[in-house]
Amino acid sequence: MKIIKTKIPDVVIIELKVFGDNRGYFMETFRQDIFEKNVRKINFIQDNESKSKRGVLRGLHYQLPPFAQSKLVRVIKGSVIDVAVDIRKGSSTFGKYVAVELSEDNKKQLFIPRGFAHGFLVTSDEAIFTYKVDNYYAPEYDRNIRFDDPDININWNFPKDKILVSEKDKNAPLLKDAEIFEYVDLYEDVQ
Ligand SMILES: Cc1cn([C@H]2C[C@H](O)[C@@H](COP(=O)(O)OP(=O)(O)O[C@H]3O[C@@H](C)C(=O)[C@@H](O)[C@H]3O)O2)c(=O)[nH]c1=O
Repeated sequence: MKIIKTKIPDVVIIELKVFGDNRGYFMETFRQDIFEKNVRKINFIQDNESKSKRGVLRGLHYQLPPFAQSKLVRVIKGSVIDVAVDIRKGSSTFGKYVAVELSEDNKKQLFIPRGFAHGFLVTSDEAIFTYKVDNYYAPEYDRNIRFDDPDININWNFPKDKILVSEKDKNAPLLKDAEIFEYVDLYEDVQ
């Protein structure tokens, strides 16, 4: 497992070690000890999976405290552009984003801390996306921000008229109007 820092220090890429042989391959996809030593103390409690067609964009999503979620995401089929946006008011990287291609071939994982909005766009015919989170789904704390917010200005590198989003995401507020995070310790409860 190799941990690679991005231009937003709290967001990291994890490259997995793949053991290939004549049967196929084996890889460890999460090790709490390595994660805690190299990234942060964490207690993942829910695993999620979604399947989407080419052009589907899910995002930008986040949950407010006390249900803010860290996410450890990867793609098991196909490819996506995955984006994490810093929405911690007062952060030196507020409004900035990291975009990474995650695919079944590169097997990269992205760690998105609490305090970030997250979204991904499917660039293959179909993609299966899987992730761990460290707080349960709490619909009343679930929030979204427009994927095409000009203040964030994400380069999705995909024709806009081919992007498919849910009704909810289509009607999401802009970052400037959204309810966001104070820049406090969002991990106070993690011992
Ligand atoms: C996220 C989630 C959804 N659901 C339900 C609610 C709804 O009926 C259905 C689909 O929900 P959504 O439209 O919110 O699913 P989706 O758009 O895939 O939402 C996800 O998007 C990515 C980008 C994230 O970062 C995730 O945290 C999550 O917000 O699944 C759960 O039961 N548990 C969950 O944890």
